[in-house]
Amino acid sequence: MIRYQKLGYVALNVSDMDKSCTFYEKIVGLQLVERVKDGPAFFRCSRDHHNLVLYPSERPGLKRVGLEVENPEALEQAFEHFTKAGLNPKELNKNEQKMLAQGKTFRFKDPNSCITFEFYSDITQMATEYKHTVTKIARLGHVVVKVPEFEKTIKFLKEVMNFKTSDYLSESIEFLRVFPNSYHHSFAVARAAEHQFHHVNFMVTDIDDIGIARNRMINNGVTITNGPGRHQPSGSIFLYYLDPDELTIEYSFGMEEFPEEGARKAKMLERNRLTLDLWGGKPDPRNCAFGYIEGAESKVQV
Ligand SMILES: CC(C)c1ccc(C(=O)O)c(O)c1O
Ligand SMILES: [Fe+2]
Repeated sequence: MIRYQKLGYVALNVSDMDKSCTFYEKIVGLQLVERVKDGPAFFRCSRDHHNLVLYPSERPGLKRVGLEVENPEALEQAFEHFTKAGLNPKELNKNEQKMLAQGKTFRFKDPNSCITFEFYSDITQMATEYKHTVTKIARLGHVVVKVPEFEKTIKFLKEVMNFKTSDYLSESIEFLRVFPNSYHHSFAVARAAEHQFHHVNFMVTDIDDIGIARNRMINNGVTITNGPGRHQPSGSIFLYYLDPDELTIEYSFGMEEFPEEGARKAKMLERNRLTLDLWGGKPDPRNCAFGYIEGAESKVQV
């Protein structure tokens, strides 16, 4: 089965590249690596060439999800596996592979979540360490989507993609890790009437990063939509806020980790507001409420 290194990057569509590039650099605290004229902008929070990529688009939301597998052999095996599963994975052309700087890369679209998943094993390692500025981002944490076909999506992610469930709220939210990566979840799925982006998360180094971020958001007129609070599932302390397109970004501090072997079984958690926030906060209605999934257009979201 496929062995993942980690959730590698998230690509977002944004409506105003200048505004969003400034926001993700100066407010979120990512490091700009490169901005292609009339094309994408690459940001990092690690030694990787990119962990977030912004693309210009009139439909803001999730463009695709990049998954790093353990090594080139795992990449070959994954390609064969997805071909056999009838997903028709396509290797990128040389120009796009060069621009992405992550070596051999292929993609396919998951017919359930409508997400384009991309696979690679050799992303360029930058000469210098990620330079943190306003926030000590530790890593790209997770991405969450809403789907109408919840059970089918979870079955696909587990049986075809080899994600493992860490915890779930019956028939409504499932938290999945990209096995054997140890973090409680790199991906989560919520049931909804339509396909929609939910949020992207960056894990931070200190509790102070959460408190300082709260004040930075207030001082810069950025809308905080939830938090600070504490999630019961992963145990993390969180803060959610909106980017210029009202896409939701989360910072979180702390997360349970799972061993590759002998991991505890997944817990079915109570469907209760306190499960999502042990501190009892009330999210703003705009929290995790907006964002198209590219490729879901034909199904919903007109
Ligand atoms: C409310 C959302 C889906 C949520 C719930 C729990 C966690 C966690 O335990 O870390 C999250 O990160 C979430 O985004
Ligand atoms: Fe989250």
